[in-house]
Amino acid sequence: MNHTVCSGSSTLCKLVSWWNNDDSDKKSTMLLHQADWLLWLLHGQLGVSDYNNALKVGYDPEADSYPDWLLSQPYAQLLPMVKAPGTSIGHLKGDIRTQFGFSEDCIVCTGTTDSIAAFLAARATKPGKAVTSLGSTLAIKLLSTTRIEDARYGVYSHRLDDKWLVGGASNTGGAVLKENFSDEQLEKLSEHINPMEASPLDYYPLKSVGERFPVANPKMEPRLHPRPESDVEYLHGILESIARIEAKAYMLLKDLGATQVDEVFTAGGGAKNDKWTKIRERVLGLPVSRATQTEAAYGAALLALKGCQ
Ligand SMILES: Nc1ncnc2c1ncn2[C@@H]1O[C@H](COP(=O)(O)OP(=O)(O)O)[C@@H](O)[C@H]1O
Ligand SMILES: O=C(CO)[C@H](O)[C@H](O)COP(=O)(O)O
Repeated sequence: MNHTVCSGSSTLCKLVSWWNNDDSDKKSTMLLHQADWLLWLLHGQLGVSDYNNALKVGYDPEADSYPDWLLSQPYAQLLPMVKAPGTSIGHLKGDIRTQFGFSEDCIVCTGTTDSIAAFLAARATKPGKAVTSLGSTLAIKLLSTTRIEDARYGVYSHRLDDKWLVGGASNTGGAVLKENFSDEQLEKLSEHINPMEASPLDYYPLKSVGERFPVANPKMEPRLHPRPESDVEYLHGILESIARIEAKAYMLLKDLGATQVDEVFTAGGGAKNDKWTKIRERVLGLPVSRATQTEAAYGAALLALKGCQ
């Protein structure tokens, strides 16, 4: 099987593992993604999700239903009802409304995943536009007219209305930087990097063993040696190596048949590093810029606005 749920980190794998290993009474349980749980606290209706969060439990966003093979499983009764992202669920619970001073007509809408929210925040609407989220991990979302799924490389497609957000999430990213440098050091050291010069250091920066995308290999070892004496050179090597992984990821999406990327916007904590942006521009061979809004929360708010209209 070459299905997105085959990844060891998928919601379905976690659900099956819990179903098989947990002895608690399962009659009164319900599967909630983190976002579903948070929204439940606000609207009080159990078991409502959206088709972006539900993708990795096996929901088919194209057919807009759970596939039969999933519905025939013993744990199928735990699966949440699925709506389109940005759909009104109901009114805000009275106690929350009073506590935080919201108006009586305040409604709660279904959400989406963090990196899709970051894509929405960038307001990129044309196929070929992409958003790389450089947070603790590196997540890529490319707007494509074709849907691509390939679990061998950790590639999957989220539905965005009538198009697809093709991509995946690599375990490389800011968490590795954070292990080695403080935010202040990142800023200071980056000032001394010449982004036009390619670093000869060839790393695979991971916080621990295992990679998901652009290759799915739970046994991949981090590679962060040799460490040069100069911290500037070391940081340059890490930033350049992460950029190479990003370039490999976009190349892979092209090879698998996604709409060709023509511009990359950046969200997340790494978006503020202009030197890194320039390194990435050189390595990717594409225009790369900071998204106007780099916070995923802004995209989530846009979705809620859509749900209110
Ligand atoms: N100047 C910088 N250059 C590169 N990365 C940075 C810089 N400042 C912060 N970061 C990285 O940004 C990450 C935090 O970004 P954020 O989007 O808040 O992550 P997340 O929400 O995924 O945890 C940290 O891991 C940190 O290493
Ligand atoms: O690494 C992540 C969180 O730790 C990514 O943000 C996440 O895996 C991406 O998921 P999706 O593509 O479903 O939005």
